[in-house]
Amino acid sequence: MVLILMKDIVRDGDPVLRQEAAQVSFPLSEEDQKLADDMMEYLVVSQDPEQCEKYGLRAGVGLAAPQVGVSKMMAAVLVPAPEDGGKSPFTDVIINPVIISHSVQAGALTEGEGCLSVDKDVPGFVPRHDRITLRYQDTTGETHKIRLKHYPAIVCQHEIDHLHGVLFYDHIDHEHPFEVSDDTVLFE
Ligand SMILES: O=CN(O)CCNC(=O)c1cccc(Cl)c1Cl
Ligand code: NI
Repeated sequence: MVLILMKDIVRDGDPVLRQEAAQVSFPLSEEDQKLADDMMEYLVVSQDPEQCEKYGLRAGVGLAAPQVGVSKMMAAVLVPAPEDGGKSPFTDVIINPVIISHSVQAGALTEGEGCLSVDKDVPGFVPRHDRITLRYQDTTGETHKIRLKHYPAIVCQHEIDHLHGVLFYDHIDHEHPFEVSDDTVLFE
């Protein structure tokens, strides 16, 4: 049962989306554990076309706590498995995430990005690091250090941006929205 609905999503203009979120302490409070579960549940439900329609959701591959009005360093990520089967490239709730290193090479999605907190479409490439080394804690408090590339790396950067008050369109060059440096990896 999805507990976060579109009415609960904070929209651009609300200051909470432009704040630096607070570090999360462990062990998680019951409230923080429930928030983590509810954010992941939103992603699962939103990626099921029937349930998505039933609850009037916008599909998402990530959701950050500030988007539901909670200024804490926590985000759920559920990168869908490729159509040709296989498992999700990355699924976890990332807490107190830090990008500890990254490629010089940039990457961007050819279709641009969208955000539940931004109601209007903002066309343009969103240049990000194509590959990152991410350190984060999961809901048990265990620390992970993982390397991500391409789509999972892009999604995590979109979510980590939310924790620092950054929205995807901040990265779009509005004079030349579809120009990126020639060594930028563009991908579906
Ligand atoms: O912060 C999370 N959202 O706003 C959920 C809705 N947006 C997406 O799922 C989404 C769509 C396209 C590219 C990226 Cl990177 C992302 Cl994240
Ligand atoms: Ni977003």
